[in-house]
Amino acid sequence: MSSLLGSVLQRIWGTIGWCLIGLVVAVMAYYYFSWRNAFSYWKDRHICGPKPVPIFGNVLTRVLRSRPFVEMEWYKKYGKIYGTYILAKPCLTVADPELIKQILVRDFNAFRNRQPRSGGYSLVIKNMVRARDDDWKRVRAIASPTFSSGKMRKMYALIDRCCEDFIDSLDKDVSNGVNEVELRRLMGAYTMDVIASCAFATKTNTYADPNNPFTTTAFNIHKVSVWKGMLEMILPSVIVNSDIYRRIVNNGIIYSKFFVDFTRSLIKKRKENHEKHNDFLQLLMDAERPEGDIREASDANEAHHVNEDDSQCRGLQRVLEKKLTEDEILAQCLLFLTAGYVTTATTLSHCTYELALNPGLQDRLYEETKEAFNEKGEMDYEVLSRLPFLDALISETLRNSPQTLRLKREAMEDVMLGNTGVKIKKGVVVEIPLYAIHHDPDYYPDPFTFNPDRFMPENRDHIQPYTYLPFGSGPRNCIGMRFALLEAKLALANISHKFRFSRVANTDVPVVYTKTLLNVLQPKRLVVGIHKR
Ligand code: HEM
Repeated sequence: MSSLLGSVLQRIWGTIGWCLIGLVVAVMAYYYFSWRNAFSYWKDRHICGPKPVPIFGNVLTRVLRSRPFVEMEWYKKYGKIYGTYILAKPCLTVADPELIKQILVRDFNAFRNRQPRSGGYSLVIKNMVRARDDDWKRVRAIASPTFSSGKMRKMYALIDRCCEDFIDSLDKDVSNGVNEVELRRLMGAYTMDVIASCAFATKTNTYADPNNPFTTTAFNIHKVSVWKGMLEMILPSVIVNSDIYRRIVNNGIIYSKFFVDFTRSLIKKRKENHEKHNDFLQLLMDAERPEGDIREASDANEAHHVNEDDSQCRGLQRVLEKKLTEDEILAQCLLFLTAGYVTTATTLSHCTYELALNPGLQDRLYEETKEAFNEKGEMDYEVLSRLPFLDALISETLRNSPQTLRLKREAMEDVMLGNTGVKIKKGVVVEIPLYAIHHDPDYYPDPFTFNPDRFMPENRDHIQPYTYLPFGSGPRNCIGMRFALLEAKLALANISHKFRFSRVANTDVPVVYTKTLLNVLQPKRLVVGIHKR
């Protein structure tokens, strides 16, 4: 009897086992054939590009090899138009300046959104980088005056105070024998203090107090796990955006929540006590876009960094609703913290690294800024934003080491790409490989040599439009550009006034970059020597 039962169970198990194996094979075959079909997308359109691998497309290459190297290799091998795949999604790389103008400016409406992304804290879909269509238009139109040169002038004193604290702390350290610094940590402390003061009216003094909870939490937001990020790309958005997934995987969400709760309590306190502060949060709380032009005359000083002219503002016309919800305000404040801190810190670090390798450039900077400080050791906002060598130095840093490697847009309708005969179908993601463009010898002779003279006023006109894109271009360019430039210029002027930097045994030449899923240039470390002048 028991042996009969045993053989029946064995047979049932055998059948279930075979069914399971069959199911697995069928699923694999389904994915194999659907990927094979998906991966013939560019071949069918006679567009070349790197060979994709099942499941990942061309994503793995970007994670497993040094990103700047991959960017240059693809650009040299496949030219100015080539196709790649993000998982199975076709993605067109476009590097020709005229076509870039078409995508970012002329046909902006057809390319008004970035590619949709899943995952992260639920509020982030309301932030300006991720917002789409009319939601983006409204948020951007309301937030734009927050970053005008008039508002920057009002924030100048606040940033100057952070700079003073930073230089004082550094001065103490160098007097006590510190003679070597890791620049990203050093500059990160300054930019954290600036963004905390300007976005949240909160003084962190991060350099002197690195364990303050605001600072440690903000540092943690940026520690994104590559594998969690990859999972978010592969899994369907219904799973990734579910509360259960967020709770289990928690890719930095508790850290974002810390700032959201913090900002919510600030808003409550300000409303209850009728308090007013001079920070981004207040500007967003009060924001109502004034009628007419959203630009001011002195905004033109920095316009060359984004190929800007009046056409850029057209994308924001006819915005009727002029208020933000509380969730939208929270999402923008969190974004300013994340978008504004590492980007500027890394730019400052790359620039100081180049100064350490080029003592002659340090002398030129010192001579220029020396004249610009008044007898109290202060520098006026207008004077600072007009110093030609300082501007050229930062421009060359942003060319040579741009923070963002590629600009991204999603086609919202079918578009013919110039007269190339290439039709970009609705839903295809278009990428502009700005790192590679910035290192094309046709636009920048001897592109890997750091040479600020390329951007001096007498030479700047030789730069072909849409080949210098560190802040993007068009109506969706970097809204924080003027803020970032002000913060960086102020720090460089002050730091070069007091200190000299030099190459030491721990200085990596050339810079070693981390392998990352993120679309950014991330040096492993930037160590230089430091001495008082
Ligand atoms: C050196 C520092 C910075 C660099 C190199 C930089 C670079 C960029 C780039 C390349 C883009 C994409 C532009 C495009 O797609 O055309 C961008 C977008 C953006 N940046 Fe920055 N950024 C910097 C600093 C900042 C700061 C300080 C803030 C805010 C406080 C900020 C806020 C933003 C926002 C909100 C967007 C999205 C704009 C939109 O979609 O309308 N950035 N940035």
